[in-house]
Amino acid sequence: LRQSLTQFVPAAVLSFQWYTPEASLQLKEHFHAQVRTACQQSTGTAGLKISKVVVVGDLHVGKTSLINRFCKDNFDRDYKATIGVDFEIERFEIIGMPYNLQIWDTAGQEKFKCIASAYYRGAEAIITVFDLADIQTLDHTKQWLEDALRENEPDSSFIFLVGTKKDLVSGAVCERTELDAIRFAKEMQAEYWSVSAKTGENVKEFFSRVAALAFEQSMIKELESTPGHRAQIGAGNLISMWKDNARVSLSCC
Ligand SMILES: Nc1nc2c(ncn2[C@@H]2O[C@H](COP(=O)(O)OP(=O)(O)OP(=O)(O)O)[C@@H](O)[C@H]2O)c(=O)[nH]1
Ligand SMILES: [Mg+2]
Repeated sequence: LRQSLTQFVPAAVLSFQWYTPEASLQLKEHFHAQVRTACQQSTGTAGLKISKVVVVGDLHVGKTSLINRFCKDNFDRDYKATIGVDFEIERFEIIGMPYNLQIWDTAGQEKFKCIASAYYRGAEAIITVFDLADIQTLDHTKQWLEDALRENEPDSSFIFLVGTKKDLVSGAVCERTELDAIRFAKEMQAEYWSVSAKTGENVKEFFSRVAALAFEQSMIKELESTPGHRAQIGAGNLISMWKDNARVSLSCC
């Protein structure tokens, strides 16, 4: 296993951004008021939050490339199959709070499936990936999701369906495939995105969305488990906090 602590993502996450309203499970634009207030009122540096994300899908669909584009901002044309699993940690700042995503990259090859599936547990987000230029890989996403869900508590993970290699398909083909993909996403209760690891299109935006949703959910869970915190709720101010560059943490929660 390789772990890399990469550079701070410059684009701090201030709000939610979806790919298309038709394919989004939630359309809210800002963090829950309780979360904003909790972030604003926290002080200190302890208690960094980390969420686990697992990426699954057929071999060769571009899982590793997607992660490498995001975490290392590079792209390799040559295919090197992932052996078992691998992971990266990416750091975010979300409404002023430091936040990490631990992104697990799994192998699509059948022979590694039992190794990879041992890492599905405790995923706050499950990303099921298919290749926009190979429609068969979309058909297999339901099975990948089912396998990942089996290892997790019901309703404990955000689910994403991601079409990769957008640069390889023409606009018309992409649109047609996306109609199918959005239908699949609805059935899977997933949010749909399309990306290109080669050009970088939508890659940062997608992972920022994953981070924002996972961050808010983990904050809400934490607030719910500490009822005393509710007494402190007041008016939050998301933007001014960011402008002041206030560094806060979750230590109070
Ligand atoms: N043109 C183009 N090629 C891509 C893109 N993403 C991945 N590829 C290529 O597709 C091939 C497979 O990519 P990987 O990222 O290794 O696929 P994977 O899903 O990790 O495969 P396994 O590890 O075997 O499960 C490589 O040759 C990549 O260069 C993309 O967005 N555009
Ligand atoms: Mg791989």
